[in-house]
Amino acid sequence: MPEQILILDFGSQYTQLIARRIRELNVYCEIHPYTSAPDLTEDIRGVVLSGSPCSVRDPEAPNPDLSRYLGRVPVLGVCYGAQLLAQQGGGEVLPATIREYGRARLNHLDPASPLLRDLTIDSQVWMSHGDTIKSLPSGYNIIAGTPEVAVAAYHVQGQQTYGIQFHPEVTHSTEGKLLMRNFVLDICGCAADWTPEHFVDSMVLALENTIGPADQVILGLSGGVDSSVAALLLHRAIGPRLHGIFVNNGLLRQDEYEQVLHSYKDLGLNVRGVDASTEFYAALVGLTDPELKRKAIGRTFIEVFDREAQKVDGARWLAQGTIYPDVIESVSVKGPAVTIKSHHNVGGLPEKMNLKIVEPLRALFKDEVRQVGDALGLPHNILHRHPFPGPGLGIRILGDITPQKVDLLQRADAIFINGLKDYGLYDQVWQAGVMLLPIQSVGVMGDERTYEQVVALRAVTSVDGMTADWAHLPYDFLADVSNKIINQVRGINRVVYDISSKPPATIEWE
Ligand SMILES: Nc1ncnc2c1ncn2[C@@H]1O[C@H](COP(=O)(O)OP(=O)(O)OP(=O)(O)O)[C@@H](O)[C@H]1O
Ligand SMILES: O=c1[nH]c(=O)c2[nH+]cn([C@@H]3O[C@H](COP(=O)(O)O)[C@@H](O)[C@H]3O)c2[nH]1
Ligand SMILES: NC(=O)CC[C@H](N)C(=O)O
Ligand SMILES: [Mg+2]
Repeated sequence: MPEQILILDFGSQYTQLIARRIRELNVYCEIHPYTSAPDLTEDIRGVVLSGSPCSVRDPEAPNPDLSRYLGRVPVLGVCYGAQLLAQQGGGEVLPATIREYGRARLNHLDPASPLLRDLTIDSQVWMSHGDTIKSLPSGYNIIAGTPEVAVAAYHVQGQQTYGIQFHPEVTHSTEGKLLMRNFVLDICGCAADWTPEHFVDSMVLALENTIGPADQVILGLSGGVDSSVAALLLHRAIGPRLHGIFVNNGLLRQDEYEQVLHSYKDLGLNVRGVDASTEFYAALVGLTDPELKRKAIGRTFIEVFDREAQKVDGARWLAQGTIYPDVIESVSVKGPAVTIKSHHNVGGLPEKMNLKIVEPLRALFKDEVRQVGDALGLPHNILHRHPFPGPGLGIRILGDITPQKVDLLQRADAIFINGLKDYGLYDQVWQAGVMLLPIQSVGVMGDERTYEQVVALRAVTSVDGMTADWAHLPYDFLADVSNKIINQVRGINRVVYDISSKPPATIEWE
């Protein structure tokens, strides 16, 4: 067990950011909902209490017993966390006369406080609260204030317990990182040794110990970052006893099936390619509804995968590329997020096949997965590949799917993606692709009337795909791509560029 900081989540929109800030210090941390707060174990070096949309004045608000932590390990309450500690200790929390959202400046700082070491007077901090701590219990001493908020930070005498009203985890708190560093490294005494290399060594060891010496492991490979990194870790631990399966669903990009298989073989992975295109096309005949298409693709995927997996003798485990945001989403205070689009994965297989699940990336954020992939020698083209949806081109062909339409879209898509690479724009956009629209438009080519398909180019900037803006690509580039598509792809006579942000649009059109 690596040393870690425990984050108790009270439902703040910033809880994940607290984790990000701590991980950036090379310290491992975990988020747990306050409703299932774990007992103190030796590896827990400190606890952070998150903010919350609730008010501590509400009798229904989260109010867990924190005595198992207080005075035993350092505790940092952030916003709601600070208000909660103050109230539980007998202090008073009241609605603020003015609600405070946005920037504030610390005009009073206790220079002797280890939490505030090296912070500067007038430091900008980010506030987001409607309640305020009116009076502190005895033994709770103010260590920072702003012109509006007398109790911007406090320390509990005789303990390493702190409360802060502002949010050090957001980048707008300019010295927030420093404060987190003071807490995590100095006050909690963490070693800052949780690096990608460290992760690889300890995970490989853990996998060796978990997976029996004769056990075979199956892993669906998608060519994406997560499953590829999971494969490399498992390969280090168990070599050829890892059986990768890469399914061609007939909805991949042009030449992708061959290229990805080739990269995997170069990496020494034991991977089997399964071309099931015709099976997928058959399952999709006549389907036009996006969710029905997704379901048909998901179902066929499971059938194919199941069949192939049965061929592996002695299979005991199904490996998955689950990453930390997937885990948080399913256990968060707010519960599993509502389904906007049903994402396909290999879920549902384990019960059916009686396999145990192994998820080596469960604890990592996406950028950490990339760092681990880098440490394991994953080639740049996989490591920095744009995300690509599991149902692939199936949700980029609006309406029903035929092999002819796939071919048309693959050719237009290749021109766009290769263009982005040639112009040095590929790494500047988060995701890009082409949508084949279910309409025809009139054109004129060589004095002749055409009546052909329209495609829309989509390129977005984003951090995590949750929100996105359309990429402001240069006009010259767009002109070049448009020309090439119309001239080279027979059947397309019009190209448009999608300038919608998410929300309210989504990245994919279906
Ligand atoms: N063509 C495929 N062949 C085999 N397995 C696949 C394929 N596509 C997806 N999978 C499996 O289903 C999982 C979910 O796919 P999806 O693309 O939704 O995941 P992801 O989170 O984007 O992960 P990745 O980065 O590995 O693509 C993958 O991690 C992989 O195990
Ligand atoms: O594996 C997947 N199965 C799906 O059904 C699916 N739908 C959308 N996406 C990808 O998710 C991100 C956000 O997409 P949207 O803005 O369209 O919801 C983008 O990266 C999309 O490509 C999917 N991935
Ligand atoms: N960001 C927070 O934690 C806010 C706490 C509480 N809901 C308030 O408004 O004061
Ligand atoms: Mg993927």
